[in-house]
Amino acid sequence: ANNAETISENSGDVDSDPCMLYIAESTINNAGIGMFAGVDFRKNQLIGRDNWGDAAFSTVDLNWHNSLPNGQRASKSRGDYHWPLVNYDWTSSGLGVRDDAADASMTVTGFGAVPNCHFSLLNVKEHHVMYDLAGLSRYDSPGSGAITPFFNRTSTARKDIAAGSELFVNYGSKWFTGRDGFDLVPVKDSYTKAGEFLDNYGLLLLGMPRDEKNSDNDWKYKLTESVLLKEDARRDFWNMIKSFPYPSRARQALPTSYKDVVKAILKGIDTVEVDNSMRSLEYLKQFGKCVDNIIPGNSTIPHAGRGAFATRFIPKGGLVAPAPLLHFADKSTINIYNGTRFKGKYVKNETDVLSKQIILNYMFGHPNSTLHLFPYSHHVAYINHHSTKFNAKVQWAADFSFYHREELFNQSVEMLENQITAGLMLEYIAVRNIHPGEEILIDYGDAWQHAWDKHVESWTPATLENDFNNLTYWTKPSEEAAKTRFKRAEMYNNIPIKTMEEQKLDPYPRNIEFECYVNLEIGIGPYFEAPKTTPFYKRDWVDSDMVDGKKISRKCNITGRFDIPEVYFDDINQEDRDHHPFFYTVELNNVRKKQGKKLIYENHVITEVPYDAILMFNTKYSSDTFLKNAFRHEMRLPNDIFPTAWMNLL
Ligand SMILES: C[S@@+](CC[C@H](N)C(=O)[O-])C[C@H]1O[C@@H](n2cnc3c(N)ncnc32)[C@H](O)[C@@H]1O
Repeated sequence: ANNAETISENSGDVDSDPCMLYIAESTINNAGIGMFAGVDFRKNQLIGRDNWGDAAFSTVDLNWHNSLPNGQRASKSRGDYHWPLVNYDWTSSGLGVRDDAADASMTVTGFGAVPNCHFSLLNVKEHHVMYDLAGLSRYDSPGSGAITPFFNRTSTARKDIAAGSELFVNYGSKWFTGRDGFDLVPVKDSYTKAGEFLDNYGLLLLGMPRDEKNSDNDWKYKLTESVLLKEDARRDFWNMIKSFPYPSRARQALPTSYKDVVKAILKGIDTVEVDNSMRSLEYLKQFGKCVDNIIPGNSTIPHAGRGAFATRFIPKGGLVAPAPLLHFADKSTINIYNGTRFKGKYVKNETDVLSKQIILNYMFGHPNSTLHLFPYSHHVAYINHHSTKFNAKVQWAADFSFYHREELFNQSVEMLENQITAGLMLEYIAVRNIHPGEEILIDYGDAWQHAWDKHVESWTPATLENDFNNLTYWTKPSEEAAKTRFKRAEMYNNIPIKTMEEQKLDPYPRNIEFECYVNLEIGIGPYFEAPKTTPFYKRDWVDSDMVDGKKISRKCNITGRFDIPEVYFDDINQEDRDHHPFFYTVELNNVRKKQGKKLIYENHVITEVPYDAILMFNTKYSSDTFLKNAFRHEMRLPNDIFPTAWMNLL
């Protein structure tokens, strides 16, 4: 290393290899932590390193597993039970995956959980997650089903982002309008209204006609002094508008200070907000925490799946990664219960716990407490265990008191349950010098090691006869797929899909289902009368119709496969053709449609269907995380840092 370089105390970065991402206090008031760019990012550039993105977790049938004692299904959004991730939920379809249970929701770490949302400043675009088992097969690995298969959710810049900018992702307006306590958060529409208001108000306050905004002429000199309010009257007037006692989202979108309102009138609200959402690199270095010291990769530890690796030299005692936490007071919320049929209903059997939600394996706990802590920042979820060769440990965060509230150490678990927002933070710290490329390992504790050893000893592989194969076996995402952004992993697989005819001789495992993106609307006129027999349509493929802005896929059968005809060579690039040189014919039978109040059915044959319009899925409840013998155990938070006030199981 260059001796002239200084290692910044708080972040581990060096001048020639600056930290790309920080967490620090958000520039939005009372919004807790935010994420900040440590370097410039160009539009469409990956935010972070050219590597796998964030890990994600599917949580299944939570409302059912937390049914009320009378058998009534509970609701997490209504608050029937306390689920700390309720404000961190993503829908599976938004992440490009299909629900693997009747009722599933997804949690995404890093960009899916840390950045705030600010509708006039959205600068980060998030992409789909990928599904891959990291080579842990149910036929030979005791680690199968013990790790989340959802990973590599990447994020790119929506526009050029300058170093120091706070990063904002889109939660969707519904996130704010559908929740109590967010009545004042401006949504997209609020900024349009606020902008219109400022156009009119600008004229009144500054005497400046709307269309001369942004002109180079100095507006001041266009005013006739006698027409205008005096400077301090203008200020008072603005303060009056801002303190008007009836809150609204649009008014909240207006700048706070008089100085900013003048700037907003002249240059637009966005400019004011962008300026106010920057922090200096000196500030970030001093008060922020670098989240770019680790990246995910395949673990060096057998059966562990993926792991986290150092991107740069981290000196002994230096920060590996910060880990803001969500606290789960009642660990029974993550139980997965068996059920029985009772009076036509499927009810949970309170005494028969089959398994736990997969997210348990990513939480910290303590044997004397029901409290569990889930670290939700970038890539810390990927950190694996070694009882002797660990090179890092966790400790409570230092110098982050605006977020990490040590007074919570004195609260009981019951009190913590009522603290809805996150407010605790751990740090992973190097216990020796760590070199670039080394896997980061911590000690999950004796209880974990013991449970794992017992699990390995008693684990038996699934057998082919009694079991289905696994989806990833059939879709084999290539090396290339892992590196490719914005495309499903399966796209780069060139195994031909078997037709129905071929499947008769050589069937797919019974847990595999096909869906197709096809358009069934184009080219069909309305029926004047519901047809007596099922109408049949045959046409060439057109990409899926959209429902609520999303492509929809429908169940389909693959009936034919043929080489991509030459006429398409201009549309499909050589590389994609080399990977998968086939087109398909698919059939959709008894597609249900509504005609007025009547239900009608249609049959469709679609030809020239490209490979990427065909999706292969595991049927619900058949992926590895549902295996009965999948390992579940929390990581242990060390005794010496676990507050005694939290020990409610002593
Ligand atoms: C916090 S996660 C670590 C990231 C995980 N390896 C992944 O791919 O997502 C904890 C889980 O990783 C696996 N794991 C971690 N350390 C391990 C080890 N030393 N041996 C086997 N499995 C390990 C276990 O499945 C454990 O429940």
